[in-house]
Amino acid sequence: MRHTTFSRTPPDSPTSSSPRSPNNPAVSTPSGEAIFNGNGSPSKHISQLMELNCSVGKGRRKINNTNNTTNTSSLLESSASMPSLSQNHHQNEHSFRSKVDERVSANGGNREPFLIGVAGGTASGKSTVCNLIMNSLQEKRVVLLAQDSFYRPLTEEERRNVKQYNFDHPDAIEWPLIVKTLKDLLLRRNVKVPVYDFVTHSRKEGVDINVEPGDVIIIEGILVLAMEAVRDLCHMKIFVDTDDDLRLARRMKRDTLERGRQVDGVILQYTTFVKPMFEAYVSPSKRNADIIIPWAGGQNSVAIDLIAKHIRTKLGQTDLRRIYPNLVVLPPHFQIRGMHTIIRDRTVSRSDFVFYSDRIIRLVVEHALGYLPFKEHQIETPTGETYRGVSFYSKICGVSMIRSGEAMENALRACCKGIKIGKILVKRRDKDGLGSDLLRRESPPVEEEENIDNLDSDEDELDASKLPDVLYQKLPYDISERYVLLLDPLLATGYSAMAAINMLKAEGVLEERILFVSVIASTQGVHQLCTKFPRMKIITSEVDAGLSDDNRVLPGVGEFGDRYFGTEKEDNEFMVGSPSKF
Ligand SMILES: Nc1ncnc2c1ncn2[C@@H]1O[C@H](COP(=O)(O)OP(=O)(O)O)[C@@H](O)[C@H]1O
Ligand SMILES: Nc1ccn([C@@H]2O[C@H](COP(=O)(O)O)[C@@H](O)[C@H]2O)c(=O)n1
Repeated sequence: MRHTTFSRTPPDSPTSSSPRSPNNPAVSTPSGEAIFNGNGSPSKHISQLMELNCSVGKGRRKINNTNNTTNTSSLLESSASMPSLSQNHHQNEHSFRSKVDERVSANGGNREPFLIGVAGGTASGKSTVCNLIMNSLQEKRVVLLAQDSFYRPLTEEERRNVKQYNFDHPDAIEWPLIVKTLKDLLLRRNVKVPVYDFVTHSRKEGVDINVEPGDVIIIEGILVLAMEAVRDLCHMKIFVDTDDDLRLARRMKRDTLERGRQVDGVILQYTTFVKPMFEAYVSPSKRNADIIIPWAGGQNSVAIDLIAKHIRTKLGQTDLRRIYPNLVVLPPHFQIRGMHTIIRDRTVSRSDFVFYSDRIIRLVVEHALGYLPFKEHQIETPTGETYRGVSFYSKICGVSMIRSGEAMENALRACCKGIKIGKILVKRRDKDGLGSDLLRRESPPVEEEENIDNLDSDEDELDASKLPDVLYQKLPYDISERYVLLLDPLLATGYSAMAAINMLKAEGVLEERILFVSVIASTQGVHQLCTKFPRMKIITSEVDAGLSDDNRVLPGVGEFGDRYFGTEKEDNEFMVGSPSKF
């Protein structure tokens, strides 16, 4: 596809009134044909935009590196030859983020759009990847921008010597305009995007495209991860990685078939500019990516699926946190996602399960400790100087929910030397009131995370007598004076946790002094606890969409305690292989 700026609106969203606003729910193929995602008529706007952006002139091929040498140092940061953007960049970035926060709260919590930067060499498959991501996010409004739309118009002289023009050098692009456009979209403002004419090497006058903001914004282009100013705005950075020979072959095919270019010209441009610039700028920017997608053979649908899920989770979790200020979810980095991928895998060995669970637990426990009150505490350093620091303000203790909560005790001990840890055993009941390994209780159906606004707490008002019984407790004698980290790796229905919290409160612990710490929390459990105990905090590493009929967290991790302590049954459906090996 030749670069196109367009957006896709979910079927129920209002469409733009602008004749140029491409808001039809259409997507485009890599070859630039508009295709349609099942709900009817072809998108005229998309086709129109394709036409505007796809026309590439014939004469512009051979160019050498006599131009494009100014100003780059102020724009780039990627290798030794690329100093950082500017002294003020980080300050500007900070004040921009504050503006976004203000804007988000002024919008009644309407979250900041999710910005993805997609880089990779020429013809690596960036546009193809972007289209696949757009396709996977059918229900979201997605805006796709291309770096190519922001090519700087050539001067008369540059136009006369166009064969010597280096289109792969950063100076060929008007980066300040890209940054402004992205910032405006992040602030949910409409933007105008230039239409680049590949024939005249200039912008088409008076035909800028009006683009409305979206839930997800994608910017793709060879240099987007090489540019610090763009990169720093991105919530997710993707590098499409394709073998050089394959890229040359794809570019050759594309440029000769779609851009009317000659084979010799393509090769000359490639060897003179494209390849050296790739090595200088594009390839080094790979190290800035959160995710690298190998794009040589086939369409790597696993990667696309992972990315789409991650975006959905990110947007969904933001929603939950917006509703419940007492919910804290660890920042959804790929590192956390990667560790969850391991522990949630039913085939993982027990040693890996324990290793990666321990790492996640350590992270959530550390994070939870950050929510304890601190008081000012000055000390003297070995240099004789004063360090104005802090120390814990109040006594703390842990309480683990027997038995899986015990898997979290080591991490707490590792963080807080000598910490007292109490225990609570809650008897789980099945839905008929009979004893069972699992708490089973009818619960309202759980919607997708995006629809959690629909959950109505009154509908599910819980009768305290239905809570499971606390069978055993052993708590520090002075627990009422302490902050309590209540440890349970899985929050499912929330009823066991509620029984434990009620018990702690009955022992005199103030609700605002309880921090419920888990590895995974279900939306349902979050809803229950956050509603019933609004002054308590929940700290978790991921929120899962729901519960099965028998109240297992979905997609979940199975029976955490059994997997951690190696006590799963032979035929346990959540574990295959031979755990006894470990
Ligand atoms: N996985 C793939 N297998 C084969 N051809 C592909 C694949 N991905 C992309 N292409 C083709 O390679 C060319 C370049 O892809 P495109 O997505 O436009 O790359 P970019 O946006 O990085 O320049 C297009 O002709 C496209 O059809
Ligand atoms: N007038 C132009 C502008 C750009 N190019 C080439 O496009 C490449 C970037 O686009 P991809 O889709 O391939 O990433 C870049 O390598 C430029 O050489 C051009 O040929 N003419």
